[in-house]
Amino acid sequence: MALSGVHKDRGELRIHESLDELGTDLADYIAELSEASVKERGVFAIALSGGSLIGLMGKLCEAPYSKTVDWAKWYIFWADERVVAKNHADSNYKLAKDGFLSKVPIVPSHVHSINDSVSAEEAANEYEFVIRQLVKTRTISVSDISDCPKFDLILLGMGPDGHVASLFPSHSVLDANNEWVTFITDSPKPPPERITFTLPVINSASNVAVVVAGEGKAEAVHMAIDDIGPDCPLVPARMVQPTKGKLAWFLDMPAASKLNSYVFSE
Ligand SMILES: O=C(O)[C@H](O)[C@@H](O)[C@H](O)[C@H](O)COP(=O)(O)O
Repeated sequence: MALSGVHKDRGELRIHESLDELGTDLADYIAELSEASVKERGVFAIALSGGSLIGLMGKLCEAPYSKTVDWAKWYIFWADERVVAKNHADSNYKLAKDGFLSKVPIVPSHVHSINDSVSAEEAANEYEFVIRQLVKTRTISVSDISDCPKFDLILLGMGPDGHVASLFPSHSVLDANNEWVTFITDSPKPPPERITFTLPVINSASNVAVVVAGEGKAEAVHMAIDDIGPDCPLVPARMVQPTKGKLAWFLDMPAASKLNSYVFSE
């Protein structure tokens, strides 16, 4: 790893020389959290996002992880999903299925994708209902300080505008505090209709990892991590602040290139 350390208030930074190295570190990290969670709770509830994240998780499908991870204990969710048919090229479910889920022995009934045959609003409501049932049975843990679900791990990508999941800058979706899952119909990144975990759910997770690669995201990484002062706009990625859980950033060198150099100092 090129650099790693704990930022004073933005979590752990893991900066990598190459995407290959980032992929190995990410696979190690996920495998370790899976092992710890299965040991502690008997299950591992993980939420995925779309985009380049899924490709970067590819090493999990290879040895040693393919053999050592306790896949039967995994429960899969989506931190956000595009409201399109499951076989549509834009579907985050399809992306994860083709690139990851079909390559490891995850139990099909443990894969909780959205209902793709209803409106965005109904899909969000139904998805929240599914999550509520699984919180009742503690397949998904519950926050100690609110009634929010406490996912063992939420994996996020980040856009060049600093969005995470389908929480976009200056969008009213950032204020959705009463729901666990909400919807938007005007996403600036196509397709327009999406469902998304709200900030309270993301910030209730035991672990949140934001996985970001490429120079085009360097400015957003700077805005999300560095001390930028009160006058700068608050990008959604900066609002990812797990209340009790841990935050980790997986970056490549180009994505980290605009971070202040004192980022690791005490
Ligand atoms: O469905 C989506 O669009 C996402 O979940 C979104 O939040 C994504 O993770 C980022 O836009 C980063 O995507 P890239 O890594 O492909 O740039």
